[in-house]
Amino acid sequence: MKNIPSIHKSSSQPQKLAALRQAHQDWNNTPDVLTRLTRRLSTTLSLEQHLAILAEELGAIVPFDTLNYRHQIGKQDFVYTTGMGGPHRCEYRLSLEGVNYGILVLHRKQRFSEQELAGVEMILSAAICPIRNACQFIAIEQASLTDSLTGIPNKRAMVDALQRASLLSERHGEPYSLILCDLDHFKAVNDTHGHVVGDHLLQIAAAELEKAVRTSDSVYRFGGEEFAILLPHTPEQDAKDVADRIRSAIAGIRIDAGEKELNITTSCGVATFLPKESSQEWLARADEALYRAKHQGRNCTRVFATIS
Ligand SMILES: Nc1nc2c(ncn2[C@@H]2O[C@H](COP(=O)(O)OP(=O)(O)OP(=O)(O)O)[C@@H](O)[C@H]2O)c(=O)[nH]1
Repeated sequence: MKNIPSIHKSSSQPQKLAALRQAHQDWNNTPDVLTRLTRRLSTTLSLEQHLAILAEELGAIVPFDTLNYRHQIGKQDFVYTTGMGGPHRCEYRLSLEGVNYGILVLHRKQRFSEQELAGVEMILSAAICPIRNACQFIAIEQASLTDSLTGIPNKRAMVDALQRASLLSERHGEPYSLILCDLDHFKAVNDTHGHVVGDHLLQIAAAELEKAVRTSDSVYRFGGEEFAILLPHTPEQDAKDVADRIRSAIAGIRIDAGEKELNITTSCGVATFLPKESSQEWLARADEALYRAKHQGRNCTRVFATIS
């Protein structure tokens, strides 16, 4: 068994505790800008809040008219701006251990002095680690909402979006439609050509779906060979037309798989949101429509009609 060293009580412990209490009080009430800045930044992982805190603390020392921050995080172009510009500017590339975490630009009417620039750099050097953490948090959040094979949003992202869409549809009375689309006999593709070809086909299908819909529509990988398309401001008949367009786009895919070209069809189920129903009920209706499409011959679209 391992020997665990015992903690010796010593007479200095009350003094250490008193010193700790004092340090904690100082830490809480410190007028020191760097301690206050890092303490405030440590309370959140939101990059937006980091920049708001940074702007406030920085502006109290080096006044500026505009703070502009920009960073590409995965597919997201993150932009944060306060204020209304000015002819003089200083620009900083925020990087840590060779990795870039965005570009920060300050503008104002008066020229920045050398001392002020040195002050800005001191403050930025204290903020860079928390900013790195906030950027990484966004990247991790993005990854958790993205399907790693196809690069499109995954089921978790879809469930969130569906919930938001049902609230918006309810509030504004706008029609929102959902298409579930499932590739036909996909197991046979894997069995005949192998999983690598199956994966390739899924990637091409995802890209074709994104091309077939409007930029305001969203495509999700819902499961193995199943995709979901959320169509804002789209009534039932228009959604059915989109589903048929999607089926044509998928049917047009050609993959060179050795002796002969591989092609595939898809079945689609459509449901338009009904007032008062939950997002799960909406999804279940689209699923039921897809089930009918599968069981009525595949390569077709079925609508769970809102009017009986
Ligand atoms: N290559 C590949 N195959 C997958 C992936 N996810 C699921 N699959 C396969 O997709 C197939 C789905 O098979 P089924 O559910 O029987 O459906 P199907 O063969 O398309 O038949 P129907 O949907 O009834 O037309 C299974 O063989 C899964 O292994 C994936 O990420 N890559």
